[in-house]
Amino acid sequence: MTTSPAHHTDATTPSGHSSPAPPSAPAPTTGVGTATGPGGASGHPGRLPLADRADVRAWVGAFLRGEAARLLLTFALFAAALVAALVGPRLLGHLVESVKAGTTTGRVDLLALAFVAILLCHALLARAARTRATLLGERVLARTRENFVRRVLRLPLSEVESVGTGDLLSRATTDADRLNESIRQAVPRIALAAVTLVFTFAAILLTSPLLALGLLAGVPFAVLSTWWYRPRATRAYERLLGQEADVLAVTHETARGAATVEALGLGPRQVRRHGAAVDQVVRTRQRTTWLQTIWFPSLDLATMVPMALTLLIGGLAYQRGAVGLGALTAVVLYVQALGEPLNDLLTWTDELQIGNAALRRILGVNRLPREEPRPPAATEGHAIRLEGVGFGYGPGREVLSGIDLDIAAGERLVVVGASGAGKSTLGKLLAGVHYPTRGTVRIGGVDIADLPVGQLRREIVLVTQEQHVFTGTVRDNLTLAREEAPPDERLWEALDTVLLTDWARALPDGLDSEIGPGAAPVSPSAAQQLALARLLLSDPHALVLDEATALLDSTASRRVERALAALIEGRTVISIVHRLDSVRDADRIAVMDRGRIVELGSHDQLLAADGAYASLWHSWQITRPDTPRTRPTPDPGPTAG
Ligand SMILES: Nc1ncnc2c1ncn2[C@@H]1O[C@H](COP(=O)(O)OP(=O)(O)OP(=O)(O)O)[C@@H](O)[C@H]1O
Repeated sequence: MTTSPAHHTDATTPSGHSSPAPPSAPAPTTGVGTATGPGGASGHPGRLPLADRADVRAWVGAFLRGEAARLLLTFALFAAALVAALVGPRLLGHLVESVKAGTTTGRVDLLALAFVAILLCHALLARAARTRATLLGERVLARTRENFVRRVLRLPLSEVESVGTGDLLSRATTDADRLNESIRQAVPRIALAAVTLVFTFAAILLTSPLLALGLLAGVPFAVLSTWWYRPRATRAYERLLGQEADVLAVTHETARGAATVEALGLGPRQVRRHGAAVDQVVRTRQRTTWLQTIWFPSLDLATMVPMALTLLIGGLAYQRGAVGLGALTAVVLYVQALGEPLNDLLTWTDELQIGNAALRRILGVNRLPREEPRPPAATEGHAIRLEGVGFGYGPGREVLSGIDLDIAAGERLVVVGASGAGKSTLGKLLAGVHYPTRGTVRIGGVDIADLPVGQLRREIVLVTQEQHVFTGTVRDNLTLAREEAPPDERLWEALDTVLLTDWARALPDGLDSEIGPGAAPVSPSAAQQLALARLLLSDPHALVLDEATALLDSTASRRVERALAALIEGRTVISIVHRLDSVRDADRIAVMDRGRIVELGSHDQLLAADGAYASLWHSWQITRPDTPRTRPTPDPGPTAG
């Protein structure tokens, strides 16, 4: 995979400080959606990188620095709640001592009242502390999510294509949820449990240093088992999250490419792939459960043994008069109180490990190159020139080689060739989705790798058969590609050109009607037409049409083709086609075979040459449908479907 020289990696922190680069749009292919077809890039699933420990440490450091005041306040509230909780047993101890010594009922009442007041105090402080911790967690998480989305939007499209969307999706959804769980729940619970344990131990130490000794017996069990468990669990959890991403990737790919899956009968294959991905998850889950079956009992021993020892020592010491009944009562209550925080510590430390693995995945996108803003370049005209272009999706195998091609401004070029010949790849190189591994693609004399994204998008846009309706109003959907919103008349004009006026007028609020997922549904052809209207408004000089109507039924595709015919007026058009029924209208036809352009010329010239094109043409004459479609002229546009 290649990336532009203007790409580099950055770091994002939970405080929202990322490297100072203005957000730039992704690669210029969004005219009618991205170029990843069903089973395309995701058919070669890759994984995004993981952040390393240093990245996670930097993130945690930035979190601690950025939220120091809020953190301190939260911990102070937790500590105050704890002190209140620890005073309770001491008061009960006093009560027992006083009753034994024969105190007045007034004093017993007073102590009981103080006990209730302390309990109330504890409840209020604990509630305030938890609320603070939750708010803090939500703040950090919201910023981390925002940074993630901002960062992903600045990935070169070729990167997104090469990993597929499953891995990205799972990082943005399931991994973010896991991190959320960790920050909101695990961090405060662990902090609370750890502080409770320290305070309780200190209280036991203050009450009776002798009885505190017994508790130390648990330390070796806890340290040894955790030392064994941690690295194994970390690895297993990282594997688990990656495998869960694979499951999501297959699900996503199947849902996105549902039409292709159905058309080609790929259902059983997708079910098998999904099953295999789920099996991996199950196996890793079994592994993590097995690790827990060793760790948890060891930790139970680490808590039970010292508790039993303390009670034993306590009983003996009381018999010998080394501790009083009050101190023994308090210590028994303290030891009992150790159970819950210890349990919390175990469970939530494990949850924190999952959060850590999720964080490494979320921060991993920072390791990828990003689109850097480039200075505007002075182009001369809009001619396109490919010189010695070669390209491979991975090392070792070139899918395009030795391509030299000049496309004049305003020319209509049709690209034909067998499946896998490299037509779509050529289209992506022309539109700057990928950069050539060898040679150059120039527009107006400037290498497209040197053109800023905005400028490149005004020069050339790739139009594929996929389209996307963004959740929002019709106006939002039309003006996405524009920095300044054009006046309403321009929007209506564009809708008129793509034959969508009636559709838009039928919506309840015209241009302000909400459409897209969850709002008014948009048919595939209307979505395509809407995308074409967006393109009209962004007004690029050249269009690469890659089978733009292939997935639509014939009535819908005719409407889209008419809209396309209006769109291509006055622009340079490179059409990638399978059906040859309108190729003769093109200025020139390029025939591709195994990554090369083997013939180039007008329909008549190529027929006269009697080569690859002539035989394609003759076989098309035999196999084409009896009733060729009516189409507006001139329209060398996508004719498939
Ligand atoms: N994302 C990708 N990763 C790896 N290889 C790819 C990718 N996309 C395409 N290829 C390979 O590159 C070669 C050219 O594919 P391309 O899609 O450009 O051909 P095409 O002529 O457009 O085919 P079709 O008419 O079937 O769409 C094929 O061998 C294909 O398997």
